[in-house]
Amino acid sequence: MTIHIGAQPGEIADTVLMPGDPLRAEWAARTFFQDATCVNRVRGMLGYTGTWRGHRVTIHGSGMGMPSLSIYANELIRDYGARTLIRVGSAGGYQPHTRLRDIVLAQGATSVSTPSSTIFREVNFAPLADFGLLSAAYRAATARSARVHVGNIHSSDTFYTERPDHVAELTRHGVLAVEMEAAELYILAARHGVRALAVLTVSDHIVTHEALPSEDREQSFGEMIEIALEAAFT
Ligand SMILES: O=P(O)(O)O[C@H]1O[C@H](CO)[C@@H](O)[C@H]1O
Ligand SMILES: O=c1cc[nH]c(=O)[nH]1
Repeated sequence: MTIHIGAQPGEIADTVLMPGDPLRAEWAARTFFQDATCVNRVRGMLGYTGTWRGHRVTIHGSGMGMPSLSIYANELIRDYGARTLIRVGSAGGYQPHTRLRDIVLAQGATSVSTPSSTIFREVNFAPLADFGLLSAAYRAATARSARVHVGNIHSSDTFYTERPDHVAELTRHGVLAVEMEAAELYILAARHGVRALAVLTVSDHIVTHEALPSEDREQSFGEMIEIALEAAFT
């Protein structure tokens, strides 16, 4: 057990899917895993371990924002030995072609800051996805004819931005969508020599203001979960 995760040693699988929403973790475990067992309830941050097509896998909430994800990812990697971490999250589309329910595979994650900014000082580290996971996820997405985009995303510290100029510049430079965790996940993966990827579903659009309701964000992004599972075990 750690401060934030109540799982016993051995109860977390090598591969961990990480949605921001703990209730998405519960729904996905019940929907896609065989023999799903709840392994964490501390602070309501649900984690489940089960099997998918015979592979042992955990899904564990990260909470919203990089500081929260950093706590869980650090403990999952350092204390429980997780080796593959795949964020399965919602994102706001930036580009005209990133439409609601499209899949975005985050090849890189741009940010203004991350919890690791203080250690990098003047260095602008480029947080990147694991190429093997990224290419496997792309194959899985195209095999099921998903509308999929691969590229740069924005990992933001704010959901309600007061800096529309950031959105404008990032959009102008081809950034696909905004979310709040991937950059720090990729940095932690690099630091600890493990694999990471963010598989996202567009839940709203920053320019058009179209948006899916919270129930859909919790319980309807199954395509993203299956792509993540197929990528992890290919
Ligand atoms: O749907 P999740 O995975 O929580 O991801 C996105 O949704 C939350 C904001 O609503 C942030 O965590 C953002 O990254
Ligand atoms: O961070 C996020 C996630 C989903 N949608 C947004 O607009 N922002």
